[in-house]
Amino acid sequence: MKQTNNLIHCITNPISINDCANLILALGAKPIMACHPDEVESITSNSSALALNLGNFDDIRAKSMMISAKCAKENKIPFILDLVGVACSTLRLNYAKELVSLYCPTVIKGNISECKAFYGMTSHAHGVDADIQDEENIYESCKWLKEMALNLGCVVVCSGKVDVITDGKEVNLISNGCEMLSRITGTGCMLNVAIATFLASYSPLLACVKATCYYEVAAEKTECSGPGTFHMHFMDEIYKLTSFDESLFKIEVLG
Ligand SMILES: Nc1ncnc2c1ncn2[C@@H]1O[C@H](COP(=O)(O)OP(=O)(O)OP(=O)(O)O)[C@@H](O)[C@H]1O
Ligand SMILES: Cc1ncsc1CCO
Repeated sequence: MKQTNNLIHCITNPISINDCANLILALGAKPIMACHPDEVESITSNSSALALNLGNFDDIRAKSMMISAKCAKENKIPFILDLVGVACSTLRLNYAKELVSLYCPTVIKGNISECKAFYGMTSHAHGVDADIQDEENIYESCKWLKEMALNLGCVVVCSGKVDVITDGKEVNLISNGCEMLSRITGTGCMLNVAIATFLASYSPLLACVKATCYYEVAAEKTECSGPGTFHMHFMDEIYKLTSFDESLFKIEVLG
């Protein structure tokens, strides 16, 4: 990723919005976190990519995300939807299904509980994190995630200890990252905007794989003594990411 000045429009939750904006800046692009329904259409239409996120769902963002998704679709602007909370909220699940059926995003992303809930499978999460009961053999997940991507006609990113990324033809299993990523909130939201930033420069599957690998290698390189210092030093590693050797990427590709 080089300094691009690409504008990345994010409609995302207030819990991690500041981290998301800083992450985009550290990647060399420009964030805009606008969410008023009366301005998002013009902002999306002038952006290079759009990141949508259902976390801390509210009426304003529900309206804006629908407007921006329509605008992105009509203008062929790549966009990603993070399914935050669809496993614990019927409201969000129905909203996500409606948005996807009207304007299928370039990429749909969630943790294992969110992906299962979205695909109509039993899911046990009571909050925004994945529930341990929803974990399964990763190769089992690959089968239905691949089918989900093929049926929807988009790329699916299922995050976790091993991330599954598929366009319905090829499946990439990414085993980079570290446990500390699950000890601070919003690391999934930050990955969402990292992918959006890469979508502005690469084709969808490649953008997802590259963004995820670079993001997780940055996490591996982060020196810390706990979640507080991890949070701070992680952003510094993201800033250095152009110097990372791609031989550090741990990718298994399945047909
Ligand atoms: N145990 C782990 N080991 C390695 N990487 C992990 C682990 N748990 C999560 N990650 C990484 O953390 C990032 C966020 O994934 P996660 O599945 O926790 O997202 P999420 O549930 O949407 O997060 P949030 O809701 O907090 O934003 C991904 O890059 C993922 O690969
Ligand atoms: C904790 C939390 N609650 C709603 S969104 C969010 C950030 C992680 O998705």
